[in-house]
Amino acid sequence: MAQYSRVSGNVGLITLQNPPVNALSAAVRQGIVDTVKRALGDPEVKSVVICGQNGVFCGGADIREFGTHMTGPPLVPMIHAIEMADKPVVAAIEGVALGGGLELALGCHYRIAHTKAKVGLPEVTLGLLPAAGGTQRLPRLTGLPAAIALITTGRQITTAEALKLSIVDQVTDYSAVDTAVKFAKSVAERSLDGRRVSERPCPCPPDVDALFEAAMQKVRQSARGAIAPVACVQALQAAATMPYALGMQREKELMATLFTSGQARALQYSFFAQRAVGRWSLPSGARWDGSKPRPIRKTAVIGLGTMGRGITVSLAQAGLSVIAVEAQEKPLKEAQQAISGMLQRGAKRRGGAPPLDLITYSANLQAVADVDLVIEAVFEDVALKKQLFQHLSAICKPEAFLCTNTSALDIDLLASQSRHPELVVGMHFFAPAHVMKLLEVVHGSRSSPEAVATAMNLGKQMGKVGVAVGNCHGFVGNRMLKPYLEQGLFLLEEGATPEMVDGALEEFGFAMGLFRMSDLSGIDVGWRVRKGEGLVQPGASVRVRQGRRYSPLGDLLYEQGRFGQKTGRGWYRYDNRHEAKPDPWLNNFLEDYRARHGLAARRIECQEVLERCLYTLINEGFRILEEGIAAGPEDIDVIYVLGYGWPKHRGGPMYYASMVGLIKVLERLEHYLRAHPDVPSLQPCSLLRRLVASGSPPIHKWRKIIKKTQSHL
Ligand SMILES: C[C@H](O)[C@H](C)C(=O)SCCNC(=O)CCNC(=O)[C@H](O)C(C)(C)COP(=O)([O-])OP(=O)([O-])OC[C@H]1O[C@@H](n2cnc3c(N)ncnc32)[C@H](O)[C@@H]1OP(=O)([O-])[O-]
Repeated sequence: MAQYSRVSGNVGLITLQNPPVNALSAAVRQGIVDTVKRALGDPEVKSVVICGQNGVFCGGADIREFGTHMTGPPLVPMIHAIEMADKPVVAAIEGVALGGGLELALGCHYRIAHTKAKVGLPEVTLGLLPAAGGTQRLPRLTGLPAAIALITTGRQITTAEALKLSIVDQVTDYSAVDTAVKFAKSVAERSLDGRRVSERPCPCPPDVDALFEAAMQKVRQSARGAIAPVACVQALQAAATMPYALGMQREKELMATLFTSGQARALQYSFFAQRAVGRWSLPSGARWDGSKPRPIRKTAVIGLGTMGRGITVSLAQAGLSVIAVEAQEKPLKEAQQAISGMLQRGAKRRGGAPPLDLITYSANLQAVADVDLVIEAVFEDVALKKQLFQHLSAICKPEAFLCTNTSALDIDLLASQSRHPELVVGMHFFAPAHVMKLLEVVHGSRSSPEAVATAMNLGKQMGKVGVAVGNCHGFVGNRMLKPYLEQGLFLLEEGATPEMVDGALEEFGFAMGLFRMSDLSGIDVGWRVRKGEGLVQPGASVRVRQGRRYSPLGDLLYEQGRFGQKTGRGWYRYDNRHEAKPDPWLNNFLEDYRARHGLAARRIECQEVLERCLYTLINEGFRILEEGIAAGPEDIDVIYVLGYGWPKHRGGPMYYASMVGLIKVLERLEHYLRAHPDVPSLQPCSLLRRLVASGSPPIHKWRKIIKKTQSHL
C-alpha cells in the first residue's frame, strides 16, 4: 500500500501502491504514516521522495470508502506531519495528483511534476470540498483568484499551468521520480524555512471583499442549487481572513456539512455510474468484456451540417483521419471553413496545433471506399438515409462499419439497406457534437457485439461517455423527453405560463426549462419530428391524436412562424437573440386557445409542474428498463445528466426517483392519471409497481429484479 526503499545513498523513497490510481484508502494512508515515520527516523536518510506506482501519483481520497465506516489514519494530521518534518520531502508527480493526492503534495516541501501530468482539486464535482488542507494551502501558493477558480470548478490543469501558479516547483520531460530523487539530494542540507506552505501568509488583493462577492454570485448563478461550490468559497474566505489553524477548523466544519449531504451522495453515484456504463451488456447477452472492438484508423463523415461538422472535429481531435463528405461544392466549402475554425479555436484552448491535415474534404461518396468506419449525419429523413446506406454498402469495403447519427429513426430499417447489417450501429451524438460528452450507441437487432464494442471504443477515443442502448423510437433520451415536453404543453392548456413552468424546472436545477429549451432547439424541429410521427394535422387544433390527449400548441406556434430564438419569437420574445422575455402575445394566444376549447385556467403550483414533468419522464425510464432498451438505471441517469441538463447534484432521473421514494412516484402518477385518464404516459409502468411491491429496493439492486422479470418474459 506504500512501499519504502532507500535510493541514491540517502534518499528515502515512498511509493504509493493502490492501482489503478493509488487512491488514499485506509491501507494507503496507514502505509504513508509508517513509511514517513521510517524515513524520518532513518539517520542515513537526508531527504524523502513520495511517488506513486505505475506512473500515477494519486487520484485522491478513495471515493469507494465514502458512505462506509472510515477507518485508518486521517489525512490532515498525516499531511501536517510531513510538512513539519525536519527533512525535505519532495513529491514526484506523474499521471495525476488530484484531490487528496494534490493535498498530499502540497504538504510536501517541494513538488516536481512531469510535463504530461495533470493536477487539480475536483472535490466539488463530488459534492465535497478539498478537506485535507487544500482550501488553505492552495491560495497561499497561487493567490486567491486562481484558487477560487480551481476549487469551485474542480478543473484539472497541466503542470505547465501549475508551474506558472507556483503549485509545482519544477516540470520535467524525464522521469519525475528520478528528477525528484536528484533534487531531493540537492536540497538535503537546505533549510526548510519558507517551504512549509501553511506557514506562509495568504496573499490578499486589496479588493478581497469584492472578489468573494463576485465568486459567490458566480457559483450561485452557475451551479443552481448546488451547495458544495458555495462551501468552497466560504472555506477560501477563511483562508483569506483567518490564521491557518482556524482556517483548517473552518474547512473541517464546512466539509462536515457536505460529506453526508444528499447532493454529495448523488454526485458520487454519478461518478461511478459514468464508469459503470462502460461495462455494457445487451439483452442478447453480449457484454463489454466478451466483445473485442476493432481498431479504427480511417473514418468518414457524410453530411456536414451542424452535427456532421462537430463529429468531424471530434474525430480529428481524437487523432483519427476523416474524409468529410458533402454532396454540393458550396456547402462543402462552407463546412471546410467552419470545421477549420472550430479546430483552430479548439487548439488554442487545448494547446498544440489544430489537426487540419487529418481531414480530407470531398463531394464524392466514392472517396470513402477505403475507410474503416463511416458516420452518416445527413438530414433526418428516412428515405434519404435508406438510400445513403444502400450506396455506402455498395461503395465501402465489406468490413467497414456503417454508423448513423440519427436521433430517433429505426436502426434495423437502415441496417436492412446494407449487405452487412451486423456492421450497422447507431452513434447518436448530441449538439454541439465536439463539446457534448454523451454518445448513445444504439444496437439494432442484427448489430454484432463487435460493432457495438467498436462504436463504444471509438466514443471513448473521442472523449465521449458512450451508453449502449436499444433500438426504439427516440432510443433513451429523446424517448423520455417526449412525455416531459407533453406535460409542459398540457400545463399551459390548464393555466400555466412558459415562464412559470420553466421557473419551476430551473429552480429544481435544470440550466434551462423545457420551453426555453424548445425555443433554443427550434419549435420547427419539434414540429418536423411530430410530422414524421403523423401527429401534425395543419390547421387542425383538435386535441386528440391516435386516441390520446394531444396538445397542438406547438403546431399552432409553428404555423404562426414562431420557431423560437431563430425567429425572435417562440414561447418567449427575444429582443436580443438569447434573452428570453415573457411575450404578452403568447398569454393572449393561450387565453383565446383555452376559451376556444372550453378550458378553464386554474392556479398551478410548482410542485405539480415538477411532479407531472419529472414523474412522467421517470415513468418512461422504467418502461425503457422493463423493455431492456437500457440495461440499468445508471445508463438512463448518465444519459440525462450528460445529454439533457438534468442537475448533476441530483444524480439523474432514476436516482432522483429512488431518493424521492418509488412509492411516492407511484402514488402521484396514479393521482394525475385519475385527473387525466386520456394521458397514457401517466399510467405507472409495471416495473415501477413491481419495485414498490418488492419494498422499493435501493437503486443498485434494480438490475437484479429487472433481469429476473425479463428472464420470465
Ligand atoms: C480529502 C480530499 O480533499 C477529498 C475528499 C478527495 O480527495 S475526494 C476524491 C478526489 N479525487 C477525484 O475526484 C478523482 C476522481 N477520479 C478521476 O478523476 C479519474 O478516475 C482519474 C483519476 C482522472 C483517472 O481517469 P481515467 O479515465 O484514467 O480512469 P477512470 O475510469 O476514471 O478510473 C479508473 C478506475 O479508478 C477508479 N477511481 C478513480 N479515482 C478514484 C478515487 N479517487 N477513488 C476510488 N476509485 C477511483 C474509477 O472508479 C475506475 O474504477 P472502475 O470503474 O474501472 O472499477
